[in-house]
Amino acid sequence: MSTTTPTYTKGLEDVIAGPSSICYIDGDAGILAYRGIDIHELADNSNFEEVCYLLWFGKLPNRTELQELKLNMARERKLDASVISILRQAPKHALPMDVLRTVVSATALWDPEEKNNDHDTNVRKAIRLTSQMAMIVTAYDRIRKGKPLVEPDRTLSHAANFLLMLSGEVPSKSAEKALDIALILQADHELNASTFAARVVAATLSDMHSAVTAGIGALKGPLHGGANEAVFRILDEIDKLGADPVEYIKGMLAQKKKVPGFGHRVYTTEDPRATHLRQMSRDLGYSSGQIKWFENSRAIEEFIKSEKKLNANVDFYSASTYHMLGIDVDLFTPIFAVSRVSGWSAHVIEQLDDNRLIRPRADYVGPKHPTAYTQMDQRA
Ligand SMILES: CC(=O)SCCNC(=O)CCNC(=O)[C@H](O)C(C)(C)COP(=O)(O)OP(=O)(O)OC[C@H]1O[C@@H](n2cnc3c(N)ncnc32)[C@H](O)[C@@H]1OP(=O)(O)O
Ligand SMILES: O=C([O-])CC(=O)C(=O)O
Repeated sequence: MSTTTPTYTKGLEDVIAGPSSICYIDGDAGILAYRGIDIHELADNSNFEEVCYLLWFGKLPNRTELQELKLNMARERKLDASVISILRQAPKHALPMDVLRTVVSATALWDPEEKNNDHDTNVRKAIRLTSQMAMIVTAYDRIRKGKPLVEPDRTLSHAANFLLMLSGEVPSKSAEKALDIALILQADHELNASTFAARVVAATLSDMHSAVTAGIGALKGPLHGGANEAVFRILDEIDKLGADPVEYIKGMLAQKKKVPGFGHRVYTTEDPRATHLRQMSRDLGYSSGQIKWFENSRAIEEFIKSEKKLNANVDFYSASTYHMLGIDVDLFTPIFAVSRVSGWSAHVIEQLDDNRLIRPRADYVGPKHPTAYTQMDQRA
């Protein structure tokens, strides 16, 4: 046991919880890099499958390695009939994020390597889960809408196949590109709450599915990935009411409400992912004839920046971007998970490569010890 003086920071702010070589963030300079490669370079040049390789194997793949990973990911575009049957039994009003959490957990029961937890098996599980989570989200959306399931197309990219399985139509190149970039941007972010949750689970020598299930549960919350849905619900209400976006947000602040999509524990300057998503929202706004979503978002961003000195985070412009791609609002956070599973699984693998149980201490503030046990008939 450590003999150093215990310190406590609420929310573990700025606490270093362990080494990691996956993701670099300089929150004051607005820098994010996966395995040392700047997110702007990845967004401009890479694709989601290549980023998966980078996260899981620690380097950019050569042509053959990338081709092999793409083939392996495409081959894993399949769900056991029992998993489909669970999806069909879910209530049609269930939140897709809850269905995803439940079904990812269930998927472990039919995983051919369920009981193995070694490095190579976990890489295969990372590939399998990344492919399957895209299928679970799209299949549940079709089922709840009473539509037939769409067969995966194993020749398409991860992003294009996702959009195909959701809508039944092969997407345009621009829609595929937009989703692909969004998936790259959301893939990893160091020890964010969901990744930390996943690592805590992995560190008990539990399994990949349990860790990813924990990650999904943590991502769901509106202080984390759930914020992208909350952002769009506000944009939508402003639109339906015909309200002035700045006046609406002033009203929220007057009620001491936090505005979803703003603020960040690590970035004190612009979130570099928001730079790309802002541009994508603007571009999609013009190309789809729905520029109002971008314009209202921009007005809110400028107001919050001047009034509260807060920057938009990754969730703010992903809301309008996903809406203009024709995606339902309650799929926004599941899509974040479809991307983030790549990062969660990379962190699980890294954790297990040099594992130690994660078990912090609490700063005890309860009744002093010893406090006498009061018999029932003597209690107030
Ligand atoms: C993928 C992601 O997870 S990105 C984050 C997604 N979450 C959101 O967008 C939800 C809205 N944002 C927030 O709640 C926060 O900024 C968080 C959760 C992201 C970061 O939280 P923390 O680092 O704990 O910051 P904390 O909540 O203590 O905020 C610090 C101060 O800024 C204010 N603040 C922070 N974010 C916001 C916001 N979005 N709207 C209004 N005020 C805010 C707080 O009220 C607080 O003010 P105070 O010191 O006067 O009380
Ligand atoms: O890092 C965080 O705390 C939240 C975040 O932006 C992410 O998970 O992408």
